[in-house]
Amino acid sequence: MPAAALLSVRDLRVVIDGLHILHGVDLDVAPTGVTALLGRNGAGKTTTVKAVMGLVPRTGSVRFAGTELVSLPTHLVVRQGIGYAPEDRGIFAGLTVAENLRLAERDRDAEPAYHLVHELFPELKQRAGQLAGTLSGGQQQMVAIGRTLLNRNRLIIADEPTKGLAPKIVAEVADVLARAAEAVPVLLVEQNLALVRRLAGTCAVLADGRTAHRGDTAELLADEDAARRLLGVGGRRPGPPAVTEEVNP
Ligand SMILES: Nc1ncnc2c1ncn2[C@@H]1O[C@H](COP(=O)(O)OP(=O)(O)OP(=O)(O)O)[C@@H](O)[C@H]1O
Repeated sequence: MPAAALLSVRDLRVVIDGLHILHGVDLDVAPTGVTALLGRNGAGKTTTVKAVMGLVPRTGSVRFAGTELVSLPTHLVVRQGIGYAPEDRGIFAGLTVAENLRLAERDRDAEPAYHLVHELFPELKQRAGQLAGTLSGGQQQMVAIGRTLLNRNRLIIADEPTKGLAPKIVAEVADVLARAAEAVPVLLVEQNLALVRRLAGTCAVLADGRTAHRGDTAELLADEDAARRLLGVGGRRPGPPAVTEEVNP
């Protein structure tokens, strides 16, 4: 039997300006490793993670480690121990790397885990004094993920961390996510299926604001019909990953 989910989302609904954007999302995030949230462009992935974080009005149930979050404001969701690396990375371009990290320090009663951040991302130590706006996309992503590791988070949510990055950098970010997931479970929104295949044991697939599929990632990606129907791509048998393989819009 699979271990109890760390985060359990049920019948999550979001209405913005009268528009029904989510109509019933169900999602379980495993207590270890990486869980992927998949779907074509516009399926509702970013809205789902924003709803979990309390950044958009939502109804339904969002249970995290036994606590119901659905009526909590964002700062209290964050205090439950959820670190969020948003799609736009949320970096302060005019501040240095060190200042960006310092701003993320949250816990008053625990030392920020700079040793972990610097062990995973030695570059952030070397570039501590560099303005974040002058970092490469991959380095900015390291700052975004590094910030989530600084506090004693129990879950990291990363929204399309490899978007817009060159294949070599995608591979680096994938390594970083794999290492981060050894310390803290990760909910990963991602379009790069090679990366998803490598990292995520389980997944949920959204379509038109609803959950269309939940289950084992390798099984889904090996099932050509299901992968085509849900993600718009041909499934592939296990083999060397094609780094550029992406979900079709
Ligand atoms: N604030 C908003 N106002 C109106 N429509 C919105 C708003 N936010 C999202 N939407 C719409 O809701 C749908 C889901 O958007 P969302 O960003 O969650 O999709 P996504 O799966 O993350 O897409 P992508 O892979 O392209 O990032 C889209 O059609 C989007 O245009």
